Amino acid sequence: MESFGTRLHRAVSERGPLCVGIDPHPGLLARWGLADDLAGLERFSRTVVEALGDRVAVVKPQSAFFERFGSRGVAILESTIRQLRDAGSLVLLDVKRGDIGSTVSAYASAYLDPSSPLYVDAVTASPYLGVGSLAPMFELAAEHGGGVFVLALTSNPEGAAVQRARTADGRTVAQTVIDEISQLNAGATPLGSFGLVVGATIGDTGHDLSGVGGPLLAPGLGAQGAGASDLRTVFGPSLAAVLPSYSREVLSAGPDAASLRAAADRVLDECRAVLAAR
Ligand SMILES: O=c1ccn([C@@H]2O[C@H](COP(=O)(O)O)[C@@H](O)[C@H]2O)c(=O)[nH]1
Repeated sequence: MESFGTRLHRAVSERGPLCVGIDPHPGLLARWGLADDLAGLERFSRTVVEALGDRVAVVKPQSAFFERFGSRGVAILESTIRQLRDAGSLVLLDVKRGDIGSTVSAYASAYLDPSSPLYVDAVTASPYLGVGSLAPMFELAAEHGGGVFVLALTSNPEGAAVQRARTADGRTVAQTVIDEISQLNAGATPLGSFGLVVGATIGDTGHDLSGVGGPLLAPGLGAQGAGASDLRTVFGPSLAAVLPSYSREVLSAGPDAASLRAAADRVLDECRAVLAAR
């Protein structure tokens, strides 16, 4: 299996730098005229897959919105993942897992082992039990061509208190995460398989992202207030590695498939204009 970094690089070259989230918020289900139940969840997810799965580079289901319906919601997540794969987009499951290493092994099996029903191309992971505790995910991802996006500087205002705290050597906690992920990507071409999550809302990061060598997922665009032009301020010389991510901004254009596609095309054009001008 080719590495995730190679597959992501190709998907972005062919389809453009865009990740769209599937976040079936109760309010969005209502706005789409759907009930806040399993049938509504299934219809919402299928509509997004049919509208965008064959044109967007990466689709990012938000696991929480499926988990809130229990096992039958997770079954819909499984079928959504299969449908996305069949449609040709890469699937990034936003599940933000993290634990002691022996438990991370089980999470790695759940999401990054091709024999698992929840197998995806990449997952999000939390490094706040120590980046080293995520090693089983990194190992299984490397073995099976998967990817891991590790939270570094998140889009929510509460994140800064933890992420910008100073460690004993004077670096911020986030910079230690950035540095460890950079090491994992060393020598990978055209792109490493280990990414970081850096919110588009945070302004000048004050952090050195230049050596990451992997993708930089940028949530916070649209509903959280950031616009494509903010990517320049946040990422500066690292813009080439940015994968802009939108959920509500695109999803609120539904349920009409043409309107969803138009919304995705619009934000992609806006991001391309910024990323191309780097
Ligand atoms: O720092 C982060 C990390 C992850 N997210 C997730 O992205 C989407 C954002 O949804 P919008 O509707 O575009 O605001 C959501 O699933 C978050 O859990 C993030 O926002 N910030």
